[in-house]
Amino acid sequence: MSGLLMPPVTQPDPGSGDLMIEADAVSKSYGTVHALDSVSVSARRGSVLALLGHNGAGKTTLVNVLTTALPLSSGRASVAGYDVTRDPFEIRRRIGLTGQFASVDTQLSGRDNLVLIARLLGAGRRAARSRAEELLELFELTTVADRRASGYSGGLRRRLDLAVSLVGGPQVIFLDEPTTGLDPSSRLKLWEIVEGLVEQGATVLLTTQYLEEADRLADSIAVLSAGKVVASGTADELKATVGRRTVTLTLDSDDAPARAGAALRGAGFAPVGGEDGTRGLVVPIDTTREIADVIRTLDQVGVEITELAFGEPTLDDVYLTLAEQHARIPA
Ligand SMILES: Nc1ncnc2c1ncn2[C@@H]1O[C@H](COP(=O)(O)OP(=O)(O)OP(=O)(O)O)[C@@H](O)[C@H]1O
Repeated sequence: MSGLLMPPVTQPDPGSGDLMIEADAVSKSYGTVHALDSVSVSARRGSVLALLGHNGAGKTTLVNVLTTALPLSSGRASVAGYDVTRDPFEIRRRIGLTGQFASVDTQLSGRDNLVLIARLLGAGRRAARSRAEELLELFELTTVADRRASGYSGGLRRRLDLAVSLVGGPQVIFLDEPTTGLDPSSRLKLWEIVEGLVEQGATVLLTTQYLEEADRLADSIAVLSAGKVVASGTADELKATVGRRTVTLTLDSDDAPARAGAALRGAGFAPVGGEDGTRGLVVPIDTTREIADVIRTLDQVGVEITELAFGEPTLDDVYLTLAEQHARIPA
């Protein structure tokens, strides 16, 4: 992926420091609909910020405000060190945007799409062709480069769309639900491309409905619901706020869960299960060190463990917990 962001059309603004995306108490209303309600998020250079939320949560509205397509109603936001209200043109020169509605002209070939955008950005004929070639190669689109984009699969079209958004060497890349509707292998390919971009120093804001995507790509996650940030942090921090770790045990006889349960309760644990005749028990724990305490406790009462599994909370658990608190987040 070397050279993907080169040659950059723009250099970072010297005053931008390390924060490439910053929204501070941003609100946006459409009449009586509060699409964004005092949203604050930020992303450092070379990091991925994921906005996670269901349909209508406000993700696209925030992307539109940050990419200067929509004016904010109140608050303050900056991208690459420039204020969205005062310096929209400086921001537009420094960003790439891949939306849910692809910006690809499907009547043109992949190559012509790239050349066209490079020419629109001011490149000469030769430079535009060479930039197109570079991107076609890097996105593995060379073999389909001369086919009309209307004949591309969903995965190819997304890749072309992303390639088009990178023609100008943007410092900040906005990806609005980049993998919605893609098959697993196309999704994986796109994730690898995004990781390559970040390695080269790009800052990425990604909106997604997929927890797995946020978990894999994001350095920090903001969960949006009804226009508000209802949780934020790293994937691990979010998981830690809700989920407890668990040890799931399978025991060697039908009466073992009852004996094991009593012993574990005596040792201060709160095991679940075992009452319905199954040989399984789930024991919530706070630290991995407690796994040893669980095993020791069972050993002392002579209960044999046939299987033991350690479980970390997932982002799904985060979502489920938030769903209980905020009815509009789907579980
Ligand atoms: N132009 C508009 N006029 C009025 N209401 C709007 C407009 N655009 C968005 N909204 C409303 O603002 C809220 C946030 O919408 P937004 O598109 O930002 O959500 P989203 O999280 O991106 O969802 P999706 O994944 O469906 O795009 C929704 O209630 C939506 O109906």
